[in-house]
Amino acid sequence: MNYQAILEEIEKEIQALFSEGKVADYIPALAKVDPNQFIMSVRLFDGTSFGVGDVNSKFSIQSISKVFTFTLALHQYGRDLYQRVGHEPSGDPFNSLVQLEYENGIPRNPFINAGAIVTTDTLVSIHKKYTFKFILDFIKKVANDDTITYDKDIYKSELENGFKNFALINMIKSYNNIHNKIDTVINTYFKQCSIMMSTSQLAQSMQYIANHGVNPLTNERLISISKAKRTSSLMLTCGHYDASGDFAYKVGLPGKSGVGGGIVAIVPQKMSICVYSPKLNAQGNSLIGTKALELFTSKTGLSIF
Ligand SMILES: NC(=O)CC[C@H](N)C(=O)O
Repeated sequence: MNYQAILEEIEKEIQALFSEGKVADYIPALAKVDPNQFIMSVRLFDGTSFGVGDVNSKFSIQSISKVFTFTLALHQYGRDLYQRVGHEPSGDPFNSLVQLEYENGIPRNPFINAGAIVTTDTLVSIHKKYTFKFILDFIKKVANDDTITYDKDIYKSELENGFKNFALINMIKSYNNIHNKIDTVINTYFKQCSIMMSTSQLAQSMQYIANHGVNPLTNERLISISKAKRTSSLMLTCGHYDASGDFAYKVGLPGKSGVGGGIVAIVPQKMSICVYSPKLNAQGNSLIGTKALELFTSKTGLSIF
């Protein structure tokens, strides 16, 4: 299949959508990006990659980081992790507080903010003040790139404006489901969200999930087959918050979005994909990114269904 030609076709077809959607501005530093961008990368297991737009241009990965922290926590804790965070879709916005109260501080899944904050807390219990370094080192390894780092301005902006996240962590702490100091956990969470990566780096970093837990570049096993399956399943059912059903319906692939405008997706046992376009739909997922992935699976027939 001529993936490059398909990406170029998609790039033309999405142009009409540039007037739609809105860049995230509740984190002011995120609103500084050029809204009319479109970048897409596809990477096969033999390292061949295809792309349109500036595939090396970096953006804030935001909630895509939750895939990495979930991998690390699941690897450490196995199914005990589910005593602290569930694996059901929430059907609520990514930063919603409502379920937490009537579900006793146990977030529905690790891909909404509440669940990701608990996941990060489980890592802080083990790695203490080195937790962010531990997360970043893992990302560098799976992306095969030592230069990856976080953006201090975005981190500061989240710290100064992340009122919902502070509300979430305090609420969860009141149910004793945060075991470490609020500041340590929230600082780590905001830093992981502020990590900057390109579509090319993110596509590489998802290869281990697409390839049953083994990074095909190095042949290193990072998680078991079963845990790679669970990560993919959660990406399919929870990766786009209250639009997860819509994403599965339209795209038909496990995927994870971030409010920075990136979406990663995998075609199990075949390839990984990353798309970036910062204007978001009402549920906080890249509007053009979702459309581009829908076009990709329609044109290639490569969905999991
Ligand atoms: N959906 C997202 O990407 C949200 C992440 C963002 N850092 C927040 O906590 O609000």
